[in-house]
Amino acid sequence: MSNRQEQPLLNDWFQNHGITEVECLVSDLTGILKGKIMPAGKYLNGGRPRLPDSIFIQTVTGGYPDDEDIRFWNPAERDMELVPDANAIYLVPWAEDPTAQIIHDCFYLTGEPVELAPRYVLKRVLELYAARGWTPVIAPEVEFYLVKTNTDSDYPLEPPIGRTGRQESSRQSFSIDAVNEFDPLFEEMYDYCEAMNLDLDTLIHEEGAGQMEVNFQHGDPLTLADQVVMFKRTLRETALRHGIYATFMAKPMANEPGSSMHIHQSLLDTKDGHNVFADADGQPSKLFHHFIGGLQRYLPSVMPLLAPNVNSYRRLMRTETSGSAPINVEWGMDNRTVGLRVPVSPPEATRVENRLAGADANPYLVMAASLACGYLGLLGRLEPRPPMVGSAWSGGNKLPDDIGPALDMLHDCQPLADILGERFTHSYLAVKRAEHRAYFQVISSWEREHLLLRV
Ligand SMILES: NC(=O)CC[C@H](N)C(=O)O
Repeated sequence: MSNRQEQPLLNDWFQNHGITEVECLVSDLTGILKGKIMPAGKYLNGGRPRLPDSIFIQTVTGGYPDDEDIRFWNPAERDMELVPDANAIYLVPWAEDPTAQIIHDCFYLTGEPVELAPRYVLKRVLELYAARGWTPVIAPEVEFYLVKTNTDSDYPLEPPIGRTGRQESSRQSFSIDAVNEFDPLFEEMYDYCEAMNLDLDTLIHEEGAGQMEVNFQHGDPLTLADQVVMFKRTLRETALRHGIYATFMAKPMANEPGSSMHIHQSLLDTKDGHNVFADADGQPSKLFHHFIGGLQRYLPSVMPLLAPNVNSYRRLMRTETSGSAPINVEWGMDNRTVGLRVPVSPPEATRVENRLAGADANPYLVMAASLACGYLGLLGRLEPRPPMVGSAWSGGNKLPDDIGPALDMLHDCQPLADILGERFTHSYLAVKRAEHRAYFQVISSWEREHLLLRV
């Protein structure tokens, strides 16, 4: 998996774009890009930056889990070398000097890949499919909110302006005028995305006030996970330039719907490229049903990757404002009340849309997790339950309703740890448990309001 042979490609690309600086990037557990900046000349001469592998065991609060095994694995933060993927090179469109941003894979100095890296976890899963002659195809959709900037830590978030509405009272779901009000921001976002070759398809105003959704063209999972990570960075950057925040929190406001990262999944025969989810007569195939059977059986156990934060589970709770966020892993034809929707499509586009992940999730891990569940279904020839017709809001097999029970379920699922990697799964659980403990130490205003003088 070393990418050394790609050096000539890098040389050409740098020359064509007159690159003087390089941002060497790696996605951490949350999907945020970490890295180092380097002069282009040094980089082209084979200079490879190093980072400590502790970037993969840091919690969102900046701490590290207190875990014996992790300390044993990381006696003094092992150094990793960053190796570029020539398919993951982008311009930094907002930089003054011509700058490249390149996504890297991480290797220890002994040459083994770093199992803790989310991009590596997805590569592992894709290799399992490749070994059986299958090529997964993914199309992600990402929702987000635009909100007024505000630096208070305990504040109500508000949509920035005008016709998008001010929460509940006057939402403008799907309004084209409300999107157009953000024209300067979206024009710039599209210009940036074009300069970076990100395959954006459509942009739509979603259900919430100031909530938008971007759809990507379908394609190879690794490329699309790279693109989603890049898109999030680009949008956050663009919004700040226009004086507002773009947030991918799963449920930023209690009285507005949450934000999701839906992924459409199909499976091609690597040799002839036909979609193995449909039979010759155009009907959904046995493999399609086994894939869904795997999603139904294993998705509840892999929820910490699809819903990685305490906040993620607030989106998946059925309330008056939860919109069409799913609460179960039932499946159905063109049914938006289930976790697994099968859109109406021609046979060659037969696919299942996994609607469980929040926009706050790491796209590498969402794709790895969902494809791992489907793979277990294909291997075990699992049969799905009958499809849901009509509303699934009050029924179906429940998902874990909080990060605590979700982590316990992942801990107890050995088949998933085997696929995602023992070391990755162990440290991911430790990081998430440490975050949960940190959250639990905060006494909320709700507690003071309802308990201070009443107990
Ligand atoms: N486009 C939609 O179906 C809305 C999805 C919803 N916002 C969710 O969180 O799942």
